[in-house]
Amino acid sequence: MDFFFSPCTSDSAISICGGGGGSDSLSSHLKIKPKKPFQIRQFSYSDLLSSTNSFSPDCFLGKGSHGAVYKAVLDGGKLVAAVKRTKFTNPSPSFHYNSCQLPNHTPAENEIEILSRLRNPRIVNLIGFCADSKDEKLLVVEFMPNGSLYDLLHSQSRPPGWTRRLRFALQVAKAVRALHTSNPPVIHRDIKSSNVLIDGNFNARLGDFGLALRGHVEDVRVRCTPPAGTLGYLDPGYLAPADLSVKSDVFSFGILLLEILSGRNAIDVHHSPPSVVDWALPMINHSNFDGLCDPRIGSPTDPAVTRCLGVLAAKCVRSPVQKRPDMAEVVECLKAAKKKLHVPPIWSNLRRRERHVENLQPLISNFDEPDGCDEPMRVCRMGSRRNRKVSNVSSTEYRIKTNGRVVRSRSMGSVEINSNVGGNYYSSLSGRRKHSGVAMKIPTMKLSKSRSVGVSENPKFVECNRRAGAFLPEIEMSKLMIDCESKS
Ligand SMILES: Nc1ncnc2c1ncn2[C@@H]1O[C@H](COP(=O)(O)OP(=O)(O)OP(=O)(O)O)[C@@H](O)[C@H]1O
Repeated sequence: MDFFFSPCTSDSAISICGGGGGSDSLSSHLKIKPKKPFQIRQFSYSDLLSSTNSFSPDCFLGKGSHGAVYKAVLDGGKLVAAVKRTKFTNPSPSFHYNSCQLPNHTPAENEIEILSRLRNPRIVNLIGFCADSKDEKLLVVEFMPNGSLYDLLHSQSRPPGWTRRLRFALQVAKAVRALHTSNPPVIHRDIKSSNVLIDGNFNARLGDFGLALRGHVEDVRVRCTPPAGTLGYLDPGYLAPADLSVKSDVFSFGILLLEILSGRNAIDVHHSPPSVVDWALPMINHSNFDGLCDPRIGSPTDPAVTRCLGVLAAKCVRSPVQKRPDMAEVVECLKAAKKKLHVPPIWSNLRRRERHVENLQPLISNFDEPDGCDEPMRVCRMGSRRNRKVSNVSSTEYRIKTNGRVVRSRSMGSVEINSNVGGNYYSSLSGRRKHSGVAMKIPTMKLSKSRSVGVSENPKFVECNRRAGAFLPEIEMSKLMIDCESKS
């Protein structure tokens, strides 16, 4: 297939052509010189075999929905990289066509195509690929030695503190902003904590571009690609190709933000309600921002920080797509919250006593309803989160159902919803993690790889609700604003 590469002077390297304005936009954000080509290397299969010790278990890093990842030591020890290995199961992997008769790339091919046009310090960049492998696709990407954000947030030992959590959130937001502002935009479609990897300097990088789409929403490829994503993070309004926009990523980012705030899985059947959105929105509506915070680390000193993050997350997951903030606004909001985190406690205590949080206004005003809350925000503490039992709040209509059955696995699965001839949708979840346990059988869905819990809905039911306009999580933003005013 055409990877949009053109030959370069070196045998082992290829330069990148195309890229269009995309690299320009990225450059403007990153203040790097525009149009400087970067090189993607071609590795021989034998090189990758020897660098991974023949893909030995010692080099195994993890398994995703589309294959396994191995650590590789290349160039005589000078380059440590990660090799993503995807086996072809389809006899003609490069050329199965979707309804629009476009080549339907495998995730690995798609990742090469997207990443070969991007270079960004906030993403897991492509180093090269293997051109001479027969029945598998091998990608070589930057090695991230500190695991994933999922591992950090959900491991039993030493969960990250607020400074680190906010920094990760901001770094991911910047990565997504860079994707969305490139020309044509890139929509990641699979933003989740397991796709955020931590580099050697403990910076968060967005990885796994297997489902990403590059193009404007009206472009044929975008218009014809069936919905895909990961249950729990997937925008419930994204049910047909035409529903896709950058705001689907904003939704997923909102879920990620709730996960960062609370330390809860996007979906966790050990909690009631299982969905982090269903759990968090009632608390946000009642201004119980302390209740959102991960009990293992408690709340930040300044309650304005939690309030800002909670409101931001709620706005990201709003059902009217156009009312969700764009990623540039998200970045600004997170930057402001991060600054507040570092206000010396004495000032934040004074401020708390004053109870007026005038500086919070710019954080929130960008996302206010049109009739907005122009009054200074007031913050009230809702008591210790540790004493606060999370009750079985009744969830919004957004709750994902499976005709009464909740299905789960230990990890989160990616879902791809493909259109069939009749215009209905069926879904397939594919892949399985290293430690994942429970195989799931859902009507019209098949699950493989997963990271936490998959809860899905019968597509007919979704479609029915969609028509009725009743399936989306509509945060009672007006109530939130009333709360702000009434606590003055
Ligand atoms: N560049 C990398 N450096 C180090 N480890 C990596 C790298 N990429 C992936 N991994 C490890 O391999 C695991 C599998 O990654 P992969 O991207 O294939 O799947 P995933 O993101 O976990 O799931 P999915 O494919 O459903 O998105 C990751 O969880 C991570 O632990």
